[in-house]
Amino acid sequence: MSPLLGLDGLHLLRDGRRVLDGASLALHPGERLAILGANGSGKTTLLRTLVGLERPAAGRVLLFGADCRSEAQFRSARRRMGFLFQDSDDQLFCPTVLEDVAFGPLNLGLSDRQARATAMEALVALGLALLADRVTHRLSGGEKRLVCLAGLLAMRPEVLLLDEPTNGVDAENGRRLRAALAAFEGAMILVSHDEGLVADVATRAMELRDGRLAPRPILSPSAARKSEKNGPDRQRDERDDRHASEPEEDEPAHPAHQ
Ligand SMILES: Nc1ncnc2c1ncn2[C@@H]1O[C@H](COP(=O)(O)OP(=O)(O)OP(=O)(O)O)[C@@H](O)[C@H]1O
Repeated sequence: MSPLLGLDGLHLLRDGRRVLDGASLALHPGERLAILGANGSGKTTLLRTLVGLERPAAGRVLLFGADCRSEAQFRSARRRMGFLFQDSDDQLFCPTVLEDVAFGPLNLGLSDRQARATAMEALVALGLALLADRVTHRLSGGEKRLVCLAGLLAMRPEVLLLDEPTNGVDAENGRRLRAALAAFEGAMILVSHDEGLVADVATRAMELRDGRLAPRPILSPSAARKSEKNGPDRQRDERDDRHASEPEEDEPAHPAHQ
């Protein structure tokens, strides 16, 4: 099966430092790929490169079968992807929640009425109907995260790219977010330090280290909960205990339909 999205041998320099140094991945239909890695390892940069917000020095970005190089190519592929930014304030810009969530559907050509109905549906699905008339910039950090996700889901993307979706989200909103991700039928790339979320949602995981991606095991939900209580060293031990054998090396992106 051809991958939906692929990165093939990406190199990207920042201030002379190699942030990406041959990173490759392939995301297939239905997959939920988690990307983990230390702070500053380049996870956000990788997602931004996938949507054309960063241009690599070398390597290829393959989106829905097209080798994307020009802004026009990225723009048309972006309509099929929902990118949750790490900072919600970069994403929210309309005065009220309903207007913000309706903005994407309006942009896709729906009438004002249809767009508002679609937005309300997305808010209801996330348990956020009561926020519809609230002023976006006065929401809490966790509420903003969920509203941003509602805005993406309202556009019915084929792929979600999520950058730290549970940052600042409390337990109740975390449950809503997990339920929404579980109900999402498309593929996703999930960048997260949240082992519990990765255990609940991901079907496969990779670690970004030294600019490259390598396969990495996923903890069982119970081991993830235990590890979160015990810190990173214990997490490493739990991983090693649970997975005697490592998964296969990820295949490089296939340059489909060129
Ligand atoms: N706009 C920028 N200008 C210069 N350097 C940047 C910029 N954005 C990120 N960087 C640097 O690029 C490197 C990769 O950053 P990136 O945000 O992709 O890492 P990350 O893995 O997402 O980190 P975190 O887990 O902390 O979110 C870091 O060294 C960071 O300081």
